[in-house]
Amino acid sequence: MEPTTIVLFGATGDLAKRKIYPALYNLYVEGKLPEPFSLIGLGRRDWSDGRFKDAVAQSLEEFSRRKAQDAGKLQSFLDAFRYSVLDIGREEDYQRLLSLVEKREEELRMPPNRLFYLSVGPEYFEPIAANIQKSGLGSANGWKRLVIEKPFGHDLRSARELNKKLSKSFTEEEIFRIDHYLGKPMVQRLESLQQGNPVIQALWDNRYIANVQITASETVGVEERAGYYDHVGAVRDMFQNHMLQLLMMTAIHVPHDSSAETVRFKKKGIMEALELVQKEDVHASVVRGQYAAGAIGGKPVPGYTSEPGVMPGSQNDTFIAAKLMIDNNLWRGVPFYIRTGKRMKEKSTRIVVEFKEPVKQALAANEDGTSPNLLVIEIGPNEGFKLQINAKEPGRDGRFKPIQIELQPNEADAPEAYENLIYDALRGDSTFFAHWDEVEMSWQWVQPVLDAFEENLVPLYPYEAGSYGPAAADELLARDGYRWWSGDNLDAQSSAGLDGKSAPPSESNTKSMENEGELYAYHANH
Ligand SMILES: NC(=O)C1=CN([C@@H]2O[C@H](COP(=O)(O)OP(=O)(O)OC[C@H]3O[C@@H](n4cnc5c(N)ncnc54)[C@H](OP(=O)(O)O)[C@@H]3O)[C@@H](O)[C@H]2O)C=CC1
Ligand SMILES: O=C1O[C@H](COP(=O)(O)O)[C@@H](O)[C@H](O)[C@H]1O
Repeated sequence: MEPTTIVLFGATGDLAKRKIYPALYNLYVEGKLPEPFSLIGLGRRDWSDGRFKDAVAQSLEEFSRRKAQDAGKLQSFLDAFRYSVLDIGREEDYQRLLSLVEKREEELRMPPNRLFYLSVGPEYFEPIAANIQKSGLGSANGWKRLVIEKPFGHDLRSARELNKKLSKSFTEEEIFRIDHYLGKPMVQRLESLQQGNPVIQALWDNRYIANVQITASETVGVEERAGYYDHVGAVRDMFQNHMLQLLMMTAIHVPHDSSAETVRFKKKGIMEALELVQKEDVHASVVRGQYAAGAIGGKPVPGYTSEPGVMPGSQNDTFIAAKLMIDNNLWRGVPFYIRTGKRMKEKSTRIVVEFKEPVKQALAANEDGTSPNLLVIEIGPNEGFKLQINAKEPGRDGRFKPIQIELQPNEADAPEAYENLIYDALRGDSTFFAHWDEVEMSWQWVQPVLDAFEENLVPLYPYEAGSYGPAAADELLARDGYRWWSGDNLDAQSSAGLDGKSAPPSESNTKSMENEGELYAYHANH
């Protein structure tokens, strides 16, 4: 990896403290930072280098998965940090910044490779990019990269405008748009799941797959972010970016020698084939909801409109479910169901691939008891792959029952999304970043939905906090003969490991499974 200077705008902010410094430290400990590397933190606060280093050390104490126990290591990590006061709109501050960057490059004898990380509000992306160019910071004899946080635009028009402005100072190859879902270890493993397993690759199309379900449910509400969230809703906050990226990553077929360009090309192909919905038809394939009062983990919680900072009578969506169709030879006829929401029953990001059930028709009534074969990809907070198949056990009158096999268990101490993403940006690998084509086409799909919401062409259903969302979202699947797979009907604990041993289910789980009458605990030595 080439020696690099990271110029961090927003160095005094929340994201830097919670995600960026812990990620950098973990990379440092693992020997995955450039040697040498230098970081210049920026903000309006009048901090000294010492005050800045203390804040970084404090953030590691609070947020790093790896506590800084080795004082020597921490000190040498912090040696790379400097701070400069900068007001984004003040041109002279960029000249001071340039002098500091050059001075450090000289001290460390490093080439002027500069990674500008914009951990600031989106209204600042464009002026910063322009000032980097104007000041000469971006025209040194090394490479330059721009890492930007979400949100990338508020709608299709504003996203296009922003991109046009950024492209005056940075080429597409130099822009790294962060979507932290693409940094999640399980999302990064989706490729290798296909590449390493011809069995899965062979099944990955409309001949064998009945539907795909992508869920990101959260138990938290709007928290302290009403000022932002009440203007964006679940559709902009999660659906336009993270959820559509998960759809693309699931639907692409990646060859063995996949490069960033191949992945980008394949993802673009999926978005081009995604059937667009007219504003007037949105109500037929999209469900929007807003949480009402309820209970999370047994504790009562208020409804969305009673949350601090939310506009009285707000019609903002805190839940969205949608059915999307990909019109190409591989996926024609396979619905992709997506849902995401706040204040739902479980915190879980999960992809469930439901396979077709030809076996069902061939079974005599006394043999049935089958459930569809499922491939469950747990993205977070648990991680792993599970396969649900049907098996017969002695003593069940010849009936089948579904069992779940854990293919890859939760990995302790897995890197966090930001570690993966910062590492890739430092190496110049853009595979797991959102490229402009994808971002633009995501907004193109979402725009009629935004318009339909704006004009109230889609009902806003209340759902009880602590539930799986409004009943209308269940009906969306029921119309096609399917149902959502969730924590309630997927038993996380009834998995048999590759060694054939099984984890005994907890009593409560066994009970809920018996009640469900569908999924049973698997006892390998039964
Ligand atoms: N926090 C999070 O968990 C997440 C944040 N993001 C995105 O990351 C970005 C940053 O968010 P977050 O850290 O939460 O925001 P904060 O409000 O906590 O921090 C904003 C940062 O911007 C700096 N800043 C603001 N105005 C100026 C200015 N005029 N000149 C110079 N610096 C300025 C502030 O420095 P100072 O006050 O010293 O001037 C501060 O360091 C946003 O785009 C957000 O959407 C994305 C995902 C998650
Ligand atoms: O980008 C965002 O993501 C989080 C959820 O992320 P996760 O990694 O915990 O699944 C969400 O809470 C937030 O509203 C959104 O801005």
